[in-house]
Order: sequence, then C-alpha cells, then structure tokens
Amino acid sequence: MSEKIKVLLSEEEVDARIKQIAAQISRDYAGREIHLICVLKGGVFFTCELAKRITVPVSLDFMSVSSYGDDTKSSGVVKIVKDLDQPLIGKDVLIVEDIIDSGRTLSYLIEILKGRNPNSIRLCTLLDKPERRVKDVKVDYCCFNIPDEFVVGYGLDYAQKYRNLPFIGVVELENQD
Ligand SMILES: O=P(O)(O)OC[C@H]1O[C@H](OP(=O)(O)OP(=O)(O)O)[C@H](O)[C@@H]1O
Ligand SMILES: Nc1nc2[nH]cnc2c(=O)[nH]1
Repeated sequence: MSEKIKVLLSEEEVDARIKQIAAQISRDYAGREIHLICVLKGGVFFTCELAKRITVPVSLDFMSVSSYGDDTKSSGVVKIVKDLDQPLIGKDVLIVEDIIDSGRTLSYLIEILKGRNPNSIRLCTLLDKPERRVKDVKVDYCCFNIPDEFVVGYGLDYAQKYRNLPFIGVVELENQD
C-alpha cells in the first residue's frame, strides 16, 4: 500500500482564513493580553501563523497530550505528555488546536485547565469535524468545518508524516500493483 494526498484546503485558503480569525480574535481581546496555549504537536504550525497575526500582546506556552498515537482512531485515553511551564491564574487563556474530532482530547484538557483558575478560557481550532463529536466542546473560533475524513498537513500527521505540508490534504491509500 502507498499513500496519495488529495488537497482539501489549499495553502492560500488556509492562510487567508487564519488572517480573518486572527483579526477577529484581536478585536475580541482589544485592551487585554492573550495567553496562547499551543497543543502539541499538531497545533504548532497553526499557533505560529495565528500568533504572528494577532495584534494584542501574546504570551505563549505549550502542552502535549496524546490520544491517537500513530493510529487514525482515538484510543479514548488522553495522556499529558508535557505540561505547561507557567501557571494560568488570572490569565485570558486561548487554547490553540489543529483539529477537534471526537472532542475527547479538548473536553479533558479544558476541564484540567479550568481547575488552574484562569480569568477566561476559550478554544480556537484550525479544523473541526462536528459529525464525529462524542463529547461536547464549546468551540469559540474555528477556521474550517470539514467532513469526516482523515486529514494531514499544517501540523496534522499520518504515522508522524506529512505535518510539514503547507495545505490540508486527505490521505488516500492505494494498492501499488
Ligand atoms: O477530538 P479528538 O478525537 O480527541 O481528536 C483531536 C486530537 O487528536 C490530535 O492529536 P494527536 O493525539 O493525534 O496528537 P498530535 O497532535 O501530537 O499528533 C489533535 O491534535 C487533537 O489533539
Ligand atoms: N492527522 C489527523 N489527526 C487527527 N486526530 C483527529 N482527527 C484527525 C485527523 O483527521 N487527522
């Protein structure tokens, strides 16, 4: 079996939408500072592009959770692989994710982070697959709703590959013979 990647959202479409969302966030947080939490690894490309375009002051921290491993299906078990470096007390937290699928990862993460007493907590995602939701999650900012297909690129991997693609693609498995 080999893989072919079909473009779902082009680099231009993704970049243009991130600019729009960053402008909206900058308006909504006018006069405040944002503490961005990048959810690794998938959220890293989106976080960088978004952060560069937000015009209010931004601080940045990173967290790594894993529920998929190298599989295309969520295990349902969310593990904290790397915790935040800084406390959240009194901060306006904006969690930045690459994708919300079943909602398990984010519902778990939001509950944990709420317990650290931030002033506010919101969620921004590059992609959302609403059809796949198992756990309710309030999504405050979403760049694209997408159909129920396994996607790669812009931080998203298939067995750790394709994170560096500058567009969002769908993995198509094909027989070599
Ligand atoms: O809504 P869910 O069904 O919980 O899926 C979403 C999660 O899956 C992906 O993470 P993954 O575990 O693949 O880790 P990675 O970002 O390091 O690739 C993605 O980055 C989200 O965190
Ligand atoms: N790479 C990747 N990771 C996911 N995690 C949840 N859904 C997806 C998906 O469509 N692609």
